[in-house]
Amino acid sequence: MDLKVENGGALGWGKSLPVPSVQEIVRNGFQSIPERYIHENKDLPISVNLSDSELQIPVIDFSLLAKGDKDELKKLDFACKEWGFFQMINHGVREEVLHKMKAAVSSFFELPLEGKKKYAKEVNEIQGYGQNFVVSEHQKLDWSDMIYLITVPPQNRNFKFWPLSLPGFKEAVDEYSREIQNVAGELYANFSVLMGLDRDGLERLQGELKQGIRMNYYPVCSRPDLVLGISPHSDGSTFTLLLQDDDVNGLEIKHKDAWIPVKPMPNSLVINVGDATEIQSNGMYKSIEHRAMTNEEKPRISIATFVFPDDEQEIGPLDSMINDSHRPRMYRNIKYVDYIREKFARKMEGKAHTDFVKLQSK
Ligand SMILES: O=C(O)CCC(=O)C(=O)O
Ligand SMILES: [Fe+2]
Repeated sequence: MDLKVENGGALGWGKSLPVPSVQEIVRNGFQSIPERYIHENKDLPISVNLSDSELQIPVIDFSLLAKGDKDELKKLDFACKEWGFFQMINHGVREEVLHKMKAAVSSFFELPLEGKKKYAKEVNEIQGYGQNFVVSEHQKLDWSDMIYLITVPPQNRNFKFWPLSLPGFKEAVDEYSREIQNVAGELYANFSVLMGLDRDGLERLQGELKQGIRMNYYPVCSRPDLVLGISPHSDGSTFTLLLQDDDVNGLEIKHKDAWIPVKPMPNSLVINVGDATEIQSNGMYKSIEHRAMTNEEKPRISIATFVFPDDEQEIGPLDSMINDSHRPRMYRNIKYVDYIREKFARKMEGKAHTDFVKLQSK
């Protein structure tokens, strides 16, 4: 198979070219949006009425799932088949932990540039402050900065990239990471049942989920119509749990060929199916394209927790999800690290990443 990557050949696993901080560009002021950030072919934002409940992602009550409620499990199945995204309420992560996490991320981005640069990504590292997925000097850039940290298992943490001198940061991430992992574990068990296994089936097959947290900062933008906070992409995870500002919109998901804004619900988590689940479910559950928009008035913070299998695990459609007569195998098996390596060698671009493991293109 031809895995051609624009200028990416010279860049190895996790390599991303250094780019300026957008927060700094905004802080210094500018006459017009720099060329590299103007997305000419961006789909126009679709205007949908946010009060239209038809166009809101489903809401799942975690406390019911955790009690083994069959109707809620059916709702989860529907949400993941039809939308690939849902809001999770009553998830059990304490409000105080959510607030502390948001405050910690906010205080990191408030540091002066030199302070943040101490934790800068290195060229061949996916962790740290900067931006990932930049594989060419010509590639359009996103209107955001981020810091990515591996958090679980704890022995995989690389504290070189953690702002340990920032008061409360490590404690906030520790607590948040632990509580969110409990939510992820329960969801994993529910997905396991939905995919025809017992509650522990996925964990037995694939081991415990790993975790990484990507903290995104979207500065304000005087021309939100020209830029993208994050380009359309799907996540490489098993699933992603997103914590976002309660009062700033930004996330949009592709649903039936339209971009639908996801309105934040205070203290809930937005959860989406990742590529690994799409592959394992043999396409039953979709890892949906999503993007982030910016606005003129308020910077936005979002915190995306990715949970994913171990690098050495092979991922592929589960036997229980393949049926030769009506659901033939749609994806080949691939070692997870090879999948992610391929993903990081490309710019974020829609569904290109799952397409490359598809057996037949539709
Ligand atoms: O900021 C958002 O709403 C989306 C973030 C996201 O998609 C990501 O970090 O993968
Ligand atoms: Fe994402």
